[in-house]
Amino acid sequence: MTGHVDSEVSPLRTVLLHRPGPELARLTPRNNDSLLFDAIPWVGRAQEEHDAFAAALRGRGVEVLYLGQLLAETLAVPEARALLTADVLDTPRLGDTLRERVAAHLADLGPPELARVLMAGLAHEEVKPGPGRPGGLVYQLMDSHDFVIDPLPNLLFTRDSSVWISDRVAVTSLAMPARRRETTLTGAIYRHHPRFAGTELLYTPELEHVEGGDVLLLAPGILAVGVGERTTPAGAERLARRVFAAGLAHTILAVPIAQERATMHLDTVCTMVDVDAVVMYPNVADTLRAYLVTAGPDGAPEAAGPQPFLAAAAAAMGIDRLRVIDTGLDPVTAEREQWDDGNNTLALAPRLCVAYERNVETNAQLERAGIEVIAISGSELGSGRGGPRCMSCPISRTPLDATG
Ligand SMILES: NC(=O)NCCC[C@H](N)C(=O)O
Repeated sequence: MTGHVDSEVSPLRTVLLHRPGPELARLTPRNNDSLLFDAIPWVGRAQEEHDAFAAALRGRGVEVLYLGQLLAETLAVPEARALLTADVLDTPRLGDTLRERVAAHLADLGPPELARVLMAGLAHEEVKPGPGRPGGLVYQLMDSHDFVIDPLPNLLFTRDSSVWISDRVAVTSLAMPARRRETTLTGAIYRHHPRFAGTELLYTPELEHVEGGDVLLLAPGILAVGVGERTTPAGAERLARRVFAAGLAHTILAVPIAQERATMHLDTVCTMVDVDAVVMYPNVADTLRAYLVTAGPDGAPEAAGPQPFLAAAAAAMGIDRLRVIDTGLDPVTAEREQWDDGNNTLALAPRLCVAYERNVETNAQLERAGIEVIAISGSELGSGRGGPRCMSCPISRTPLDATG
């Protein structure tokens, strides 16, 4: 079995991360908004912070896989290389002459260099036309800093571009144009990397929008799916249909969330830290609603509700109540710490999570509630608006009933 994840808090065995690299160096004050960053990160410090995050995971026995390395290995497979190369060339923006020129440039690259270009993009000034290698009109009219291939700085947030549900992986359908190409990379890795041979894809990028940050595995067979800026109602329905057809879950809570940047995914307001506990933004705890989605007689998803999210989740999970640990004590602190991903914890096991150290109040609340917090710094990493959960895609967790 290549991967298996049955809940948010089962002991984490293998995780997919992306060590940020030259794609972050592409961010400027002119493009950071469209590339979904709120500031210009200091790349070297972001890498140090990320290395510390990875070390903290390894220190707890977690196997860390890196997307960049898997991609380079995947590009050694001719079919994957052909597919990913064709994908970046397939844009009307290039025109025929420049397309041929860029194709020749990419053909000269070995797998690690090509992986780097697919992640960091390619700027006009990095494509050198020459005798017999013209750039053409398009090349001449471009600014030297324009991108011939757009960079993918949000690869850092591996949570969103794929999500494992039981032993299948959903390669998601990302909503924002700046992120769409990410899933061509994750899709190629899962299809062609030998490590994932035999893995069945539960979802593919051409389907309705679903992002991994919206998918919470509340317990085996029970999912919560945020519906908002990134995951559409149609995406939630399609995922439900596929999950039911594959027998991976029997209940899905579809949870509408405000279509705002601060709440772009469900995991920005709520993550699980124990089998019966969440850390949650208090400003939404009482207002969040859920539609209960189950399979009708013909297998098609049927929705009932809405009802209060916390009560619906507890009922679906067969527990009296879902304990709620607040982000901060007062509304202003809560708002600040929610913005800085205080709710976005990564559970390594029940009552053990990774969180940004800056969210002092929230982390103290977690500790008071008996949750051990491994605090990491994220001053640079957080500039893309994502915390430890966003930066990690669990591939394998030990099922809770196997842990004794
Ligand atoms: N699950 C998450 O909340 N991921 C964070 C994604 C941040 C990224 N800059 C984005 O806007 O998509």
